[in-house]
Amino acid sequence: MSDLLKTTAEQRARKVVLRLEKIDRIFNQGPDQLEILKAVDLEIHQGEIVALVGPSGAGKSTLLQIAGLLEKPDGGLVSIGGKRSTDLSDLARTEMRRSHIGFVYQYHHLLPEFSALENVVMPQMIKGLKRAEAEERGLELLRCLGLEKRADHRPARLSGGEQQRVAIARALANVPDVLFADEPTGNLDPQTAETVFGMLMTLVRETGLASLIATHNPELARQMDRVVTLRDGHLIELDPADLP
Ligand SMILES: Nc1ncnc2c1ncn2[C@@H]1O[C@H](COP(=O)(O)OP(=O)(O)OP(=O)(O)O)[C@@H](O)[C@H]1O
Repeated sequence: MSDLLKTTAEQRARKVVLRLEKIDRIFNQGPDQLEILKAVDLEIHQGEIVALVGPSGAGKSTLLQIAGLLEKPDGGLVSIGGKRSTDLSDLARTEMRRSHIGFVYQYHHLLPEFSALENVVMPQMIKGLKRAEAEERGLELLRCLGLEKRADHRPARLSGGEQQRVAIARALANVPDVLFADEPTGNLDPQTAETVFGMLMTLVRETGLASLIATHNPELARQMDRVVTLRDGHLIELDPADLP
């Protein structure tokens, strides 16, 4: 079998982790109705990292919030691991978000009164894991992100890049199936952004996560497996060679 056919067969064999079907989102802005997402379809397979690019206001954050079950669409379906989240009660959606989804934002949103390690272990303890087990995994994640010596530091004593690395560790603490990131390095200087992004990519690849990562940076988008963009509310697949 040719390499191309083999690759296609392998991709088919990998399961679809995230499926968006005909997602619509409309905002009311004064007398106007803003159709931000129009029948958006997207599938992301296990181990696939997809870049979401597009101009400011195109709807990237809106799409991430809907895919990450933080907001409900006006129409369409979100499925994660084959489960239709739109059929779930609010409680079940929260549970699904906690157990299957990791989210990294542009700002770290760490709790200031807790150490780096405590911030990372908290989601696991909420899920019912014993402290010792949660800390073992938390420390391992911090080690992978080069933060083993910062585990006891509070966020205020960490640099911007370190704070964002803690936020990445926190997002991965519950062993999610899918990771969403909204401009995860957008708040960092270019060099720090490159380092932090490199670490994020390594961890995501090693753990075989499906990921959807919004970025304005074409250099970062090119490092992902596929690139999609939003134009007039429609999701379009882009050839990475067409990125500026
Ligand atoms: N809750 C809301 N109510 C009304 N309009 C909204 C709401 N949330 C977002 N919008 C509008 O929807 C559009 C898309 O916003 P969104 O934040 O998804 O874009 P974006 O592509 O992520 O932009 P950026 O790259 O600047 O973060 C914008 O015009 C925004 O003003």
